Amino acid sequence: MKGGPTQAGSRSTPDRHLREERPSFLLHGPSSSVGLTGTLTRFTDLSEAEDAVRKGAHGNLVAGAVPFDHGPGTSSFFLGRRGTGRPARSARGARSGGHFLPDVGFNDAETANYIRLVERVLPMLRSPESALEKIVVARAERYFPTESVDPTQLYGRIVDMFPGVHSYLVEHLEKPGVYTLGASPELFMRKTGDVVTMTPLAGTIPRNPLLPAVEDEERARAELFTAKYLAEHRHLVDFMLKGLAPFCTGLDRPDEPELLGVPGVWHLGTPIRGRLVDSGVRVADLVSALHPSPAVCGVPQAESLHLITKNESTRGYYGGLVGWADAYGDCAFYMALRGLDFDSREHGSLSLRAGGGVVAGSRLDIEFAETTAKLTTMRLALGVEPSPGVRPRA
Ligand SMILES: C=C(O[C@H]1C=CC=C(C(=O)O)[C@@H]1O)C(=O)O
Repeated sequence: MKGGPTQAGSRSTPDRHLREERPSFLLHGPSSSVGLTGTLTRFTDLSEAEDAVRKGAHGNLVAGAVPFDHGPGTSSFFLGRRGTGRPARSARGARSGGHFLPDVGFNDAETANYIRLVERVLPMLRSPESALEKIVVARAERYFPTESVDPTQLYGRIVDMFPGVHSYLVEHLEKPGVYTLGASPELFMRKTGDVVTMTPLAGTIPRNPLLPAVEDEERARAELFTAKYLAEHRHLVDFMLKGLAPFCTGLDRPDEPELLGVPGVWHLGTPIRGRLVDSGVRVADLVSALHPSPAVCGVPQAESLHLITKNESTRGYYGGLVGWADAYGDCAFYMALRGLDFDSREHGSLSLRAGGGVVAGSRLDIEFAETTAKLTTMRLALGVEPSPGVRPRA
């Protein structure tokens, strides 16, 4: 489906009644809780959705997702009236813990591909002849449940299990019946009036649940505030500051990143605050300037994007953005990470995906363990344990 709005109510498929009861967008966390009510109008471009909400036509909020590799007509946005993103009572039956999926098939055919790509980029990152400085390589694993999955219930479970981050659910416009869900640790951008804030994250180590919390935090601090992780983080902060500069009169950030604990992992994060030259700047223009950032792509952007799109299976909304924009030009977008794609058309298959920034000082086995720790967020949400498959040697 390319361009142009359509009314959600005009869709006619055999399970139309059932699907219309399912929300198309939900976001819930400590600083945003957003859902949509009323008849929804759909847009496959953020800029068209933004124009419509600013004109006040049919609603006061657009919410949806921009994919990792965002060309024209590739986004999924819905215009409606602002509601809450808190899961409905009926979706809170499947509480945290235990097995959400009682029986599940597993496939990690992409692991070998991930290993090949990391092994291919490491010499490039270390060579003075190559311009490549950082690239985020990702891998997917798929689960095939034997019982039907209700995405709204799964969302309710994610919200319950990860209250400290922003849980999300977005229906894909180009593939009705497919949803992206997850628990995002990363604020891509919030705009309130003439102030823009963000906390880009890069540099990760898995938490060690066997250590007392204080000791684990000390260990994380000692490991992450070292040359390799600081370099990986600096690439991202430099990119964001450069991208924001033309839009801002002033930019503030601390000299050093902060240590942030999120489900399963520790990250380096830098809070950035900018004062906008023009508070009416289009959200779509900010997104075009800043996405895909080196949190999900790499440095240089074009070369990394090329390597990723040629060598990985299509990322879709993984590594994209989920969020909302309103009639006043305010917005909040989170990175679509620690998530999965649920495809109700393919007997309810679930594809989890996670990646990590690879730089000259990276090691394959450590990168692999980082992606495993990131995948664990959604494995826990599903209550699944993958069977051992291809693994890199240390
Ligand atoms: C690409 C992912 O995480 C990004 C966000 C935080 C830290 C990252 C890192 O240390 O590599 C990644 O840039 C992912 O979760 O799949």
